[in-house]
Amino acid sequence: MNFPDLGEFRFVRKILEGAHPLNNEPPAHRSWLNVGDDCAIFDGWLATKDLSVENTHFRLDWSSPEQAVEKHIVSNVSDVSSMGGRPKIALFGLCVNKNWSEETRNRIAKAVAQGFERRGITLIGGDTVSGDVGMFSTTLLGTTDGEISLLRSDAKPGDHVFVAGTLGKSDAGLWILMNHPEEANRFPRLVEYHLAPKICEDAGAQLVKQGVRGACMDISDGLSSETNHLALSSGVSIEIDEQKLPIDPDVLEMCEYFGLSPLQFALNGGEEYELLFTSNLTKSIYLEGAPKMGEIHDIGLVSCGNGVYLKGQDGVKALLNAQAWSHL
Ligand SMILES: Nc1ncnc2c1ncn2[C@@H]1O[C@H](COP(=O)(O)OP(=O)(O)OP(=O)(O)O)[C@@H](O)[C@H]1O
Ligand SMILES: Cc1ncc(C[n+]2csc(CCOP(=O)(O)O)c2C)c(N)n1
Ligand SMILES: [Mg+2]
Repeated sequence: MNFPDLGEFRFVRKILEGAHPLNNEPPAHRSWLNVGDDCAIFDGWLATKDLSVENTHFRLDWSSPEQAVEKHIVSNVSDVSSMGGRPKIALFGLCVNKNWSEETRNRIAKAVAQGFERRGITLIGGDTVSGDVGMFSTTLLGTTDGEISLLRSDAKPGDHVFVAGTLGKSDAGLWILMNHPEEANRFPRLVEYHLAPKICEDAGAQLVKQGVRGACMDISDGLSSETNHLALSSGVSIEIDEQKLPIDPDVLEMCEYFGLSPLQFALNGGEEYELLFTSNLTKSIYLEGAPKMGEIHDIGLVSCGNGVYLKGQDGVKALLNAQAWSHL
C-alpha cells in the first residue's frame, strides 16, 4: 500500500524544499542563562520564541503573505541579534487559517522556506495545524561568535544609552493603516516598515566585535518600556534626553500632517526591532568599524539609582513610565 499523498504532507514538503543544510558546528563555548532576557542560553545556544497571530500581529488585507512571514522572522531574529548572536536553527509552527486560499498557503510556505534559507537558518522541524485564525510560531536558536553575549543586566553607571536607527516608524505606519488607510500612499516608508521591517540583522554581533560590553535588547514593545527593562535588570537609573531622540523624519512629517505628537510614537511605538544598548565607548568607534549598522544615536546616560527619566526640551526631568502594548 502506498502512503497517501495528503495535502498536509505536501504542504510541509513545500516549506522544507531547498532548506539550508544542517551544519554540525557546536557553539564555540558553553554558557547558560535562564529566562528573562531576549534569549535564554543553554549549553552555549541562544534560544528564543516569538508568535505572530493573525489580526493581532498581522492582517492579510494589510500585508502580503510574504510581508507577514518576513516580519515574523525579523521579530525572532532581532531577539538573537540583541544578544550579540547570529541565528542558526529554527523550529516553525504554523496554524493555517481554514479560510486561506491555496494560493495564500503556498505563498506562505515559500516565504517561510526562503526567509530561513536566505538567512542561513536551518529549519529542523515544526508543526502544521489548521484553525479559525492564522498563526506563526518560531523557536529560533543562535550562537555568538565568541564567549560574549549582550544581556539586559549589563548597563553600568557612566555608560551612554544608544539606539540603532530611527524611532517611531512602525507605530506611525500602524496608525495610518488603522486611522487613515486612504493616506497610506502618502507615507509608504512608514507603512512598509510596519508591515515588513528591515533591520541590520547582525547589529548585535557587530557591536560585540566593536568591543561593546553593555546591556542590549531589541525595541519590540517601545523605548519607554525597553529602557525600564534595562534599568530594572541592571539595577541602575537611566536618563533619556528628549532632544537627542532620533525621531524618524517621516514620522515628524506624518505627525505634522495629521496634527499628532511625534514624541508618543518615538517613546511608546513598538515593533521597531532595532537595538537599544548601553556602552562606555564613544559613538565614533561603532561607526568606524561597523559600516553596515547604519546610524547609531546617543540618547542618554546610565547612572546609579533606579527608574527611567526623560529630560524634556525645557530641561525638566520627569519619570518615564513604561507604556507598552500589552496582550493582556
Ligand atoms: N509563555 C511563556 N513561557 C515562558 N517564558 C515566557 C513566556 N512568555 C514570555 N516568556 C519569557 O519572558 C521574558 C520576557 O518576554 P518578552 O516576550 O517580553 O520578551 P521579548 O521576546 O524580548 O519581547 P517580544 O515578544 O515583544 O519580542 C523572556 O525571557 C521570555 O522568554
Ligand atoms: C493587525 C495589527 N494590529 C495591531 C498591531 C500592533 N501590535 C501588535 S503586537 C504589538 C507589540 C509587539 O508584540 P509582541 O509583544 O507579541 O512581540 C503591537 C504594537 C499589529 N502589528 N497588527
Ligand atoms: Mg526582545
